[in-house]
Amino acid sequence: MIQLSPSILAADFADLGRECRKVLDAGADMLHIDVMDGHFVPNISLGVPVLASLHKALPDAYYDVHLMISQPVRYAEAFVQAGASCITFHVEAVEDAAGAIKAIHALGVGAGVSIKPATPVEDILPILDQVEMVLVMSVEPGFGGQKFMPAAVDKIAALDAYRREHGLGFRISVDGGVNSQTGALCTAAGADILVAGSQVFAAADPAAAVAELRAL
Ligand SMILES: O=C(CO)[C@@H](O)[C@H](O)COP(=O)(O)O
Ligand SMILES: [Fe+2]
Repeated sequence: MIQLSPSILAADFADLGRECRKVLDAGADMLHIDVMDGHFVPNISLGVPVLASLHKALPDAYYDVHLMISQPVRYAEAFVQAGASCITFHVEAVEDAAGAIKAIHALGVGAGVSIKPATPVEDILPILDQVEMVLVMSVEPGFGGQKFMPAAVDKIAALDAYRREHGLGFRISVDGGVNSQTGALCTAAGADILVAGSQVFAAADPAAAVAELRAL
């Protein structure tokens, strides 16, 4: 079953709780929390206090935290304490990916690994038996509202083939420029989770956008 994880980066931060409740009521499966540090990516978004407030307002939601930061292991615990349900780090940000996964698991949450558009799937093959999720970036991380890069579809297909061949259970998520057209390409290639920011929160009718993407 395809799941939808709306990225709150495109939400109105002055009205965050209400906007998130609206997309969850409309059927969104989780909330995607984009954390940027102005170092790993050239932008700053939000941090621990925002997640903590959101978790307080919506304690039953599943929080899919995407860390686009240079020291993910250092900050993982604070995000888990604030309510993160799973933590995804970038393989490009760490020297010891297996160690990062272990550290995240020790906090009692699922671990995801993300790859930027220039990072080949081959770079993460040795750790795929240790993660719950792979997040394929279909835009350069750092900003919402960018155009989908079709090369992500081949990566999704390669990851799907690999997990079938090796009997692995990690889920494949795709993030960046996802709309009903690009999302359909991704689900056909094997994606299980669609992350969508502007397509959901900038839509005239976010509930309708959620329904359209989930129907894929
Ligand atoms: O991680 C990121 C960007 O770095 C994403 O989660 C974006 O926030 C998705 O936004 P859209 O491309 O769907 O507008
Ligand atoms: Fe993201």
